[in-house]
Amino acid sequence: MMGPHPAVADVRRAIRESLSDLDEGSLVLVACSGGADSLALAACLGFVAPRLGLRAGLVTVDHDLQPGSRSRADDLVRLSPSLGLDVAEAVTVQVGTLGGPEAAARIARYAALDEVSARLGAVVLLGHTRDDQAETVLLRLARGSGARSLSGMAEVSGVYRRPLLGVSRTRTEEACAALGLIPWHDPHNDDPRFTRVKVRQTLLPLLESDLGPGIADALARTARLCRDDADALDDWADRVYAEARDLGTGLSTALLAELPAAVRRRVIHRAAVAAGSPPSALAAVHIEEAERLITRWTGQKGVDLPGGVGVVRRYGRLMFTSSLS
Ligand SMILES: Nc1ncnc2c1ncn2[C@@H]1O[C@H](COP(=O)(O)OP(=O)(O)OP(=O)(O)O)[C@@H](O)[C@H]1O
Repeated sequence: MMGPHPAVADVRRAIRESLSDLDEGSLVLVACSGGADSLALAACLGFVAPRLGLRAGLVTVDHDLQPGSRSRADDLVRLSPSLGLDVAEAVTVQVGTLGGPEAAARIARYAALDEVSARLGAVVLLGHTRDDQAETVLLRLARGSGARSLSGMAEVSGVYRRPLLGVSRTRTEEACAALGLIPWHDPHNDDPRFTRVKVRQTLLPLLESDLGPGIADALARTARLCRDDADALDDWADRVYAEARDLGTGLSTALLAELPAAVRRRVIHRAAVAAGSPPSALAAVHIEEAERLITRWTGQKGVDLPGGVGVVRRYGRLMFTSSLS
């Protein structure tokens, strides 16, 4: 008997590896846009899940922004039984305007996926590929990021899993073709006004031809290595912070001065968040400014951080104050 097409075999293997820790009978849903990545994921999950004793389905979110989006969602729901999926939901969401249309659509989409996952007690699979990971790493590199940020998208994050981070986008297109599935082509993916599209269409091909093939693979590997480094440094900082906190208010400047810079900045970050700085607003420049109270101390006055948090150095301690409490 002929085996599956190699691209189909790759996607199935990636799913098996990603789900091997789940209990029998668990429900796994693919967040499916109809694009090649998540369609290949859905079809291959339908094959793999029963063999792992898992239940499988898909959920598709209609952002109601383009004509025909609801019927595309309905088509996916109709298709799902033939893919071996027992559960299928199409959710239409209201997209706000906060942060621009793309960001607003993403916020609405994840809110809908969170809700379905919580209601059905399901793990949710996302179709991000190795190429998405490579693009993410390049974009973050260009912004001047640390190891955590360069570690890109996580394979597991709460109820979400990304089984395809080691599989190329081309591979998912080949898998769809081999299975006779016609993916939906998102016009946004070709719109050169988006920086990510420029990275995809211009920068990565240029790097690929000038630096040699395998750049996407190399960037995805960088992400994995950075993740391990960031995890180790975070663990270290957690331990230092837990001990330093027990000593009373503020952090000892002598202790902070002795720490390696990577750990010191993480400890300051933890203290700032504990004092009320929102992590999303707290940038590397803020932490570096606070760090200068240790490394470049000339008796300067305090530093203001987002969320109304102030940092001052007093009597051998770095004190974090909140103007809100
Ligand atoms: N309309 C949708 N319905 C369900 N899932 C979706 C939808 N759009 C995207 N997804 C899921 O999200 C994954 C990533 O999609 P895409 O690359 O288009 O997202 P993005 O706009 O870059 O945002 P992010 O990567 O932060 O999710 C897809 O592979 C799919 O699993």
